[in-house]
Amino acid sequence: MLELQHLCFEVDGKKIVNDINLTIADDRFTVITGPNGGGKSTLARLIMGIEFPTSGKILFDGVDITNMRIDERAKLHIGYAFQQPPRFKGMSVQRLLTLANGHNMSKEECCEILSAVGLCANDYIDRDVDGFLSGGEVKRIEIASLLARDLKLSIFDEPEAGIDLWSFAKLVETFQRLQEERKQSIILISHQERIMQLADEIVIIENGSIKKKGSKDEILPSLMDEFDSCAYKK
Ligand SMILES: Nc1ncnc2c1ncn2[C@@H]1O[C@H](COP(=O)(O)OP(=O)(O)OP(=O)(O)O)[C@@H](O)[C@H]1O
Repeated sequence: MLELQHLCFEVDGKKIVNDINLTIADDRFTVITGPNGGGKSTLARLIMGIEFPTSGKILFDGVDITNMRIDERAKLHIGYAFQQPPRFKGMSVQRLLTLANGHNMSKEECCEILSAVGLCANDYIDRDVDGFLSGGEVKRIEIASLLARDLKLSIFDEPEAGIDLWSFAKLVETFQRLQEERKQSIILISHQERIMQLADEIVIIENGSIKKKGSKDEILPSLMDEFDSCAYKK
């Protein structure tokens, strides 16, 4: 279980994350959404230990991880797929997946994971994760590297960003499978209705705070009405 208690992150007096209280029970699929610049990615970075809160606490399975380093959190089986993934010149896709998995991964195993993100393994397995991969390709390889790990909590930051329609459909299938298997908790930051449809809980973050949270049935209809009225105003 993940517990965020009065979590705050401030830079130069600006409250980017402001008193967030949130509990994510085991094996739940939580979608975080909200306007651009609302603080979603910052919250994900705080959970992963890329940034540290100004105040408040983060507990994971009852352990206070607030001041733990990113590598220590990774050992607790917490993983994060960046909104804008890093590239690794000189490292092949197969090597990256093997490092993520912790064991030597066969071509067949890599193939299964790559196809879950809509990539044909034969075309990618020997390629480097470098600047020659397109944005959508590197994004899907980043997601595959999380799928290759044995995680208790996976955080995906806008997995749909830069992904074509066909690959997005494949990703939705993969997230649906993860949701149905319920082997781990998933936090997915997304603006996509199809992804929100998979959620056990939707959390809307605006101006650094939780504006609303609840089940998909409680949140989604009013969210869609808001989208419709914004579109109408345009
Ligand atoms: N370390 C930092 N220093 C200064 N400003 C920051 C820092 N981290 C985040 N911000 C600012 O905080 C705000 C929230 O950023 P964040 O990336 O968390 O938003 P978001 O909700 O994920 O947005 P989007 O939907 O556009 O991805 C932005 O205005 C961003 O520029």
